[in-house]
Amino acid sequence: MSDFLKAVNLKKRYSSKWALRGVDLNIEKGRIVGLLGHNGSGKSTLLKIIAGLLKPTEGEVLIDGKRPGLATKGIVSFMPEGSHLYKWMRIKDAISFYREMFDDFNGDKAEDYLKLMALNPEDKITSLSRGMMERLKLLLVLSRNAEIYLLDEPLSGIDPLSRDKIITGILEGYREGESSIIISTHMVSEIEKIFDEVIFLDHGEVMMSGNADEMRDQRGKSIEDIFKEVLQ
Ligand SMILES: Nc1ncnc2c1ncn2[C@@H]1O[C@H](COP(=O)(O)OP(=O)(O)OP(=O)(O)O)[C@@H](O)[C@H]1O
Repeated sequence: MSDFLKAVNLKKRYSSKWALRGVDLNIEKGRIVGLLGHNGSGKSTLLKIIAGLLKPTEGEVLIDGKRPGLATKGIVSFMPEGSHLYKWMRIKDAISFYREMFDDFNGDKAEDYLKLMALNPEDKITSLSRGMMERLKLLLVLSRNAEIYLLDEPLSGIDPLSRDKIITGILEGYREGESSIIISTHMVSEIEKIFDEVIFLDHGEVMMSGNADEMRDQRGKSIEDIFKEVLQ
């Protein structure tokens, strides 16, 4: 299968600081990829470049042969870290907002996610707990029929109940063979079972990458233990 997402010698500098120092990536369609690294390793920067929100300083990203930007807006669905929703909204307003914004937004999928994520459309955004907020963000992003989903730290600060709902939600939203998902996290043990591939990022460089099952077999360890070993 050919690479759907490709990054070649990707570098990003913020004033004098290099956040990415030459990242190469090859991701096929239909894979769930764990982008693993400690705080500040460059995960968000990499996802924002793929989403077309940041320009690389050097190198390039190609998604289905296209550079990130307007041409890929309908292919890429990005869930940023933190909140990006207006405070005046109720959950139903956020859903309408996404429906207006994205042609590929699937209202039926959003209805299913409301139930799965145990969210009430009448609830105000400002009344949501952190876990509920993350579940709403996931609902919005996964309700699009995109070809690549970028989830930045979806498990950060989430209690075990919400965590399970989020992992189930990711698996439900994943269209096998048709879409890819990249999930950045440093909470590896909770989610490693769903990864097909993993990429270990450290100080803006890929320290190791490959098929998750092969890595476990070769090293006789969980991805979490390999993470601890590789990214001391
Ligand atoms: N807008 C910015 N201006 C200056 N430096 C930045 C900016 N954004 C990120 N950085 C720096 O770039 C490096 C990579 O940051 P990035 O947010 O990509 O890492 P991360 O792995 O996503 O971290 P976290 O897990 O904490 O979200 C860090 O050293 C960070 O301080």
